[in-house]
Amino acid sequence: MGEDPTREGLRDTPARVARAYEELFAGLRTDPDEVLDKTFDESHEELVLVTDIPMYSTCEHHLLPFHGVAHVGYIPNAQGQVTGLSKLARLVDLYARRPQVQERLTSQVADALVRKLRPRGVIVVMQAEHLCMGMRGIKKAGALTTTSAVRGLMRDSASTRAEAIALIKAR
Ligand SMILES: Nc1nc2c(ncn2[C@@H]2O[C@H](COP(=O)(O)OP(=O)(O)OP(=O)(O)O)[C@@H](O)[C@H]2O)c(=O)[nH]1
Ligand SMILES: [Zn+2]
Repeated sequence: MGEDPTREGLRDTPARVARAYEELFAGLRTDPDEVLDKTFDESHEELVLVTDIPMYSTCEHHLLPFHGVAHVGYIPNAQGQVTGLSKLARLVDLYARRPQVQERLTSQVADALVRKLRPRGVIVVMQAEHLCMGMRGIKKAGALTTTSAVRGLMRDSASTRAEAIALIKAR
């Protein structure tokens, strides 16, 4: 950087950064399956969709933020096994608090839901701005990246997927 690391404003910065990283990467030390341990049977067998979950993550290449929103939906299994709505947001947070790429973050959320809820279908859509593309490098501030992960019925049935996407668009 060419800065003087002993000047007052920077002296405590290494410790501050260490504490900040502990928080930003806390998801590495949390078990995703525990988030979804509590489920209940509500006999609801149709779509549950939480949209616009604020999402802050860190790009593993540059350690710069990427941030935006996540939309997470699933179709419960025949027992109508559901989880608390907040758990979907907790799951996004947990995986976002790791060094990430957006594609992996999106799939990890979808796969955790498949593993724990055994749902008939899952859809996860994320839309984010990557600061490594905005404030440096190619400098395209405002460019948005959209990723999706679909599993089960959401992958196999075009009409089910179209319904979920229409609800995401209509929000
Ligand atoms: N696929 C994917 N790429 C990402 C993500 N976050 C950052 N990147 C990209 O990772 C790439 C790393 O490319 P490198 O060529 O190794 O690094 P760089 O020289 O700093 O690349 P530039 O950003 O093009 O200057 C860049 O193209 C970034 O835009 C992500 O979530 N998914
Ligand atoms: Zn990056």
